[in-house]
Amino acid sequence: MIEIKNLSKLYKHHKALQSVNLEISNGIYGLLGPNGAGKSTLMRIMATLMKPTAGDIFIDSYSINSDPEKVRSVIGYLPQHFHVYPQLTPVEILDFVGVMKGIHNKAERRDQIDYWLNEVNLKKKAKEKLKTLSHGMKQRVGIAQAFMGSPKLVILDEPTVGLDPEERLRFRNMISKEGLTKSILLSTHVVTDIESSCYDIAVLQNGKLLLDSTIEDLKEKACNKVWEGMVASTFLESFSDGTLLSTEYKGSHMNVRILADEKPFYGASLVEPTLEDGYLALLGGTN
Ligand SMILES: Nc1ncnc2c1ncn2[C@@H]1O[C@H](COP(=O)(O)OP(=O)(O)OP(=O)(O)O)[C@@H](O)[C@H]1O
Repeated sequence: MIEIKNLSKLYKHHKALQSVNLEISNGIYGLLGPNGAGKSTLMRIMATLMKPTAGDIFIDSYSINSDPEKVRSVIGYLPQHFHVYPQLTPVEILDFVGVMKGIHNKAERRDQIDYWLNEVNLKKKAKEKLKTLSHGMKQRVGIAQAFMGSPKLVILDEPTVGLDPEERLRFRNMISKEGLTKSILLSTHVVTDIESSCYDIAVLQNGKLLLDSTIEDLKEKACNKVWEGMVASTFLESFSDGTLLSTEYKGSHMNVRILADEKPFYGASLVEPTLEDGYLALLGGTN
């Protein structure tokens, strides 16, 4: 169980986090929010890389303020930008992380390295220098290292950035399995990543917790607000009352989906909202 209590962070005069309270239990917890909402700040504080201005976080009952070393022993962390020594290979990086996580038995470290390289589909690149790997492959090394040492909480800051569709799917399946035995906090801009793997979600905006609920509740925010129908392709020239969610051109006409409180055009019908619709509705349109 992770408890975030009255957490605030001030960067000079900017309030990056404002009295955030949140409880996270086992499973996958999604963290959503627009650019600059405070997601990475919250994750860096959880990973004990930065002190909060006020408040505390308890991870497995250890305080990030008074017991940072104990906290570090029970967490894994993928930062938003995973930069490591380009001369090292994935095996060397995971071995180093394994030692840091207290896996002193060499055979046990090797088993875990094999397991996680297989999980992120990097066995073929195990002994190649990082500088020769693609961005997506490096990101997968970052994901693997976050799971080394059986952490109780894994903090993943934008883990799917740079992953191709196949690897994104593999990642989702992998964390669905891992979420059965540990807590995983995952921040992303890709709302569909959250939809397929998380049940509980939090939304941050301007450093404040806007929502702490479930996927279904977030979808509900756009209930009776998503409209769809065919319009002339000139429709957008005069469109202003609502948020355009998607367009699909069909000759001189197009099919549009619009987020609006009122019916936006004659012939529009209400449709089932997606999670992304709910998220946009919560943020007040396109934010
Ligand atoms: N070191 C810093 N010094 C000053 N301000 C900072 C610093 N780091 C972040 N900020 C500011 O704090 C706010 C929150 O930043 P943070 O990186 O936590 O947001 P985020 O939700 O992770 O955004 P993104 O989705 O763009 O990565 C932003 O307004 C940012 O400009």
